[in-house]
Amino acid sequence: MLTIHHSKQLNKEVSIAISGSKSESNRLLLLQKLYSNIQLKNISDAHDVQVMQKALQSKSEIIDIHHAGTAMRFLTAYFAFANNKNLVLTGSERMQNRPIQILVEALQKLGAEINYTKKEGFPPLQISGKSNQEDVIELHANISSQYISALLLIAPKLKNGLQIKLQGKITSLPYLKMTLQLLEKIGVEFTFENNLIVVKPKQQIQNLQYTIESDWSSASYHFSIVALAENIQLHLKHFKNNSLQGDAKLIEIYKHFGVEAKLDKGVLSLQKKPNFSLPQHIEFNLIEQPDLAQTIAVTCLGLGINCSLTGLHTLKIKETDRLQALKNELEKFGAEVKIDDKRLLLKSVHPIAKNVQIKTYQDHRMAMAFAPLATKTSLQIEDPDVVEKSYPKFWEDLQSIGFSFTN
Ligand SMILES: O=C(O)C1=C[C@@H](OP(=O)(O)O)[C@@H](O)[C@H](O)C1
Ligand SMILES: C=C(OP(=O)(O)O)C(=O)O
Repeated sequence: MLTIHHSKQLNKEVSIAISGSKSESNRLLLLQKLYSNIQLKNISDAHDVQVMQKALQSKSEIIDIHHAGTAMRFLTAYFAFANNKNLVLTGSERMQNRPIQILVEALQKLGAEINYTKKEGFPPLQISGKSNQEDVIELHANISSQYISALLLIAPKLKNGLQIKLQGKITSLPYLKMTLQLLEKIGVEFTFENNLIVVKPKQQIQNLQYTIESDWSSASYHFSIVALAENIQLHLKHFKNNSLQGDAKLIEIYKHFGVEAKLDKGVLSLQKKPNFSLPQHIEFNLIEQPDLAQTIAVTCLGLGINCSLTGLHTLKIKETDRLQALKNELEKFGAEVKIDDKRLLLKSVHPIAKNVQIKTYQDHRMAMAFAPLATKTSLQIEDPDVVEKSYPKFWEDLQSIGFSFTN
């Protein structure tokens, strides 16, 4: 349990180096395994990326990827067509309840040999590496974009490349585009028109040195701090114009909360506009930025703004049922929250309750999203180590901003 004290006096100006994007890192590590002549800088220090790195080097017959959903999906595709590999890919109890059938069926259609060792449709998976027999598949795109990215990443190494017909509304589209943009950077040719993606095969690539941009989802907690604090300026290092990360939309979103963001020479500077008048109610469709839902809901609570967040149908199959977890914890502060399977309606309250104890449900984003409320009141976070999944230095960075804690 970590108590974060009510931190009224934060440092006025602080520079922070968040490490590389978890999503970019996991994609590029897989591409590096497939092509070897890729050199990476600013790789994420997230636990989810460390497990990906370890798994790609592992000679073991059982690989445990813990809570890392992206790694689970990408590695399933990788091992399916890694010849002579025979292994079980497993994960935490939660991972064993995060669906993977859509991806497994697509891989089986291509010729993979994958069996469920426990529950049909969920990890653990018994995978026997094979060569692919087919190269055309259809796939439901509205559950997780990670299934599509997993297939796209291995596509150029398949005999004839891959043709994917996407069915339904594509969810988390920027992550799919990120995958395609990274394939483009290594010289893979593809087309993406009318829900049909065609990737050409490519056996070798030219040497590539690539610096991974810092993680925008991690940056979201700093946007929230700036929105909630009295008067503070944060400088976040190693960000890029023309980001590949959909969560760069934060710049637009947080304008509504009076946060001004400037990106100059790789440094993202955040500051609050003086005398900004806040809206009473705000609406966002987060179908393209699912990982920002928790941050935004808590910012709204802290600012006393009512909000309606939509496009959230994927939240219940992430690290926890994030819609239910948000409702449970936001209501502890006195707010009223309504949820259905894709929406959250928050009726804020002022002042918010003191000394609330936040449950984290083994979800890093629950801990990090609620922490900025310490600008308003003291609160307690259960199991603070969950942040390791994506942002191990989170508490250290908060300390450098001036937050104080008791264990
Ligand atoms: O491809 C990726 O790197 C990710 C895709 C998103 O998942 P879904 O496509 O399942 O929404 C996102 O929530 C996750 O944190 C990372
Ligand atoms: C959903 C997330 O990760 P993953 O799906 O990779 O476990 C996340 O980081 O918020």
